[in-house]
Amino acid sequence: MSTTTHIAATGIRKSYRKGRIEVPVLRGVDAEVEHGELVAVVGASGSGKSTLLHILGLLDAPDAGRIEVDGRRIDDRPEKHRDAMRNRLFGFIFQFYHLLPELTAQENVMMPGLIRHGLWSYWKERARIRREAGELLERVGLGHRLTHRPSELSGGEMQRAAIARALLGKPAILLADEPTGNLDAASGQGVLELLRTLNREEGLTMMLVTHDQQIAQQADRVVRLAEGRIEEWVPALA
Ligand SMILES: Nc1ncnc2c1ncn2[C@@H]1O[C@H](COP(=O)(O)OP(=O)(O)OP(=O)(O)O)[C@@H](O)[C@H]1O
Repeated sequence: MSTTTHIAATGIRKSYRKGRIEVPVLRGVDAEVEHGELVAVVGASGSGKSTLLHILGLLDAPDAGRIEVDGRRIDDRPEKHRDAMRNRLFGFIFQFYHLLPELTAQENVMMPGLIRHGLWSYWKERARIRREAGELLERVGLGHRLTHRPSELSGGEMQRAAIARALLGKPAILLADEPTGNLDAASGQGVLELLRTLNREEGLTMMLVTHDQQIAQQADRVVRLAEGRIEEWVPALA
């Protein structure tokens, strides 16, 4: 994995407009993730967990505050740079997998290669990218499902394929929004164990949003969002 060590959000503020009313969601949030850490973000529905994750991953811009990676501010770069940094630094995992239904598992995992490289160099690199995608699917336990389409996979398998996709190109940080939220308890625990193994064995840095206390208890550190601010603690099980 990349040698990036530390991501920090400082003084993050974000409001959304509902008609004429401005609704503050984040009211000055400081959050950081150390290299190799697994941090869980919890909080009531609507407390701003996804908003914070999206801001950290440069998918959304804060109204105020800054995002730094290894002490260097990244949120104020021109859009093109931000896009390139997002694609290089972050792997994203979503609750509903967001796999393309017409592509096989392996082709889905190759997709970030197309986004990162652009069509021309993707075309030149595609044999290497295909190999990497196959290895990653093997790594998440789907070596026997390379040519299956999403409709031919279980929920847990789809999320494993989405994890493999997030790992393509060795991102520095994995950002996961309710990665177990659409799965039954056993498949959810299986996905969490896979993430934990990647975190422990490969030092992959991770921040994951979850509703599930059982999942949050297994993180190194928990960040709770309430009323636009955060509190933090280390769970007993970590
Ligand atoms: N694009 C948007 N436009 C307007 N309001 C939004 C937008 N995105 C989020 N919000 C509002 O911001 C608040 C926080 O949303 P967010 O999705 O970050 O919460 P959450 O804690 O992840 O919720 P959940 O656990 O239900 O997914 C909510 O009240 C939501 O309605």
